[in-house]
Amino acid sequence: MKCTTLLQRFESVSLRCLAIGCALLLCVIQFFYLSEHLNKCTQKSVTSGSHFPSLAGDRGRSRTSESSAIAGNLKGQWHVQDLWESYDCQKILFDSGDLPIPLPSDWAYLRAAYYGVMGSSIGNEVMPNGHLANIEGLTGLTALQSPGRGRGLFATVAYKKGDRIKSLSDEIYSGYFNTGQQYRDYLLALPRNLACEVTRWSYTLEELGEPKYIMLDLGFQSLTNNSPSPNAEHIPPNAEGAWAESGVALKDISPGDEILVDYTKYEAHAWSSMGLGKWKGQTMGLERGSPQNSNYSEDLSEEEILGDEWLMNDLWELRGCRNVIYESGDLPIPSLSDWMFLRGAYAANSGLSELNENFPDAEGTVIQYGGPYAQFYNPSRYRSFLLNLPSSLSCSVMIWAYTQRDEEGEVYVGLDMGSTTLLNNSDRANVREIKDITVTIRDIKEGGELVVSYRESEKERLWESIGFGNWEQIFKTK
Ligand SMILES: C[S@@+](CC[C@H](N)C(=O)[O-])C[C@H]1O[C@@H](n2cnc3c(N)ncnc32)[C@H](O)[C@@H]1O
Repeated sequence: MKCTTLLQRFESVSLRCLAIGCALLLCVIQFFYLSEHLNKCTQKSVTSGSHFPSLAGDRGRSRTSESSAIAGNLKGQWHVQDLWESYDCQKILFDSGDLPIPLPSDWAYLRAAYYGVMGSSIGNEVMPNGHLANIEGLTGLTALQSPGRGRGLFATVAYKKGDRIKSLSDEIYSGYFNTGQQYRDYLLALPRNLACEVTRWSYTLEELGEPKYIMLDLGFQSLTNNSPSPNAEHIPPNAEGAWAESGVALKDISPGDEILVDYTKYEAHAWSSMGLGKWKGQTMGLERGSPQNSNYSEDLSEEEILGDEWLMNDLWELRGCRNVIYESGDLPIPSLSDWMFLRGAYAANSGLSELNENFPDAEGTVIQYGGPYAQFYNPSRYRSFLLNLPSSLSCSVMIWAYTQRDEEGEVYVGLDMGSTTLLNNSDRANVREIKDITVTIRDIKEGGELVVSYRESEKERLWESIGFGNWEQIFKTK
């Protein structure tokens, strides 16, 4: 071969090698870049959503390795109580604060696991008259925390006595188990927290053409709470197709009311005869003083639950105020009738026929007559005032009220029962409140927000000294 040809070949081979080298390098860089991002994506899909595992995150595994390990202790014909103890369900369900509201995807997970365990055999897959309707979510209802009862279902529209509550009937996905063993298999197929939830969402029936079943609503309907004086009826299916009658309002129900049914109407207490031991399913913990249910709110009044010396935070928790004040979007601006309501309640509470209307002299421009203010020198009076207010108003009052000393140094709880109570706090206050009038201490432009210094109006945080606990600190950090 000629030298020139050799040189040409050499040049073209080196060029090709260089190109291949670059391509390889690019491949390696892209490989690392993509795998890094893929990793982030998979982490996201496992952890997003609620505390239940997402179906995508757990695909291919019937339960988490943690619950598999613990489930290893459950051998043979174990009882529901055995699972409850080895999974530490008491702690998961009752001792760890509010449980999250399950997402539609959580119910989908439960349904998928149900199909997985029960297969598609007729009778287990769909309800007799096809009520495994393909509808996600709820209509006319919503799921919220229900203080003292866990999560519950609440009406978002009004129902008249006798109306059908669509989401309690048509939109139900129900699973049922003919034998105790099927139920055991299902529980073992679930992650630990979900298995615990299912043990208290399930109930037994003696209907459906067969003597005994374990039922589980695989949807939001499982969140319906119990009451001996229910406002709705949730008749489970029977052989005659009682679905049509289920989900009926027994009383007029207003938006915001919790939907409550009487569990005892359908629970057949057949757990033991199905080989699952003594168990109560949904009716668990509904007795007074039961360890699962120290807050049982059925026949205990709020006064009984709280006792006499309750702290501000106790009522805040009991009435679900965190949700009312901080988690339900903008609160409405109170109207004059709301202030009049408060004033009426205060007058009734203090036995006053007339409220204080004395306006002290003040420097500055009087820009607002805040209207009467309340003073509670007696802590029990303030407690009974709050207890007698409607739930959401009491939550607002709790964050509006302040503690102060009068001229004689005596501590009282103060409450402005007019729009000045909406004044926000600032270190650069432009108004000051003197008794029930508000005066300017700086020029305020049109449209400017009036702000006051709370430090000045509440010089000392006195809640603790009058037996209400470290209240300021608590609600502000919530
Ligand atoms: C079918 S579940 C209802 C949904 C449940 N609240 C939740 O958060 O999962 C049944 C359980 O709810 C609770 N429950 C139902 N009604 C109640 C009530 N009136 N007072 C207190 N707890 C109640 C009990 O713990 C019961 O075992």
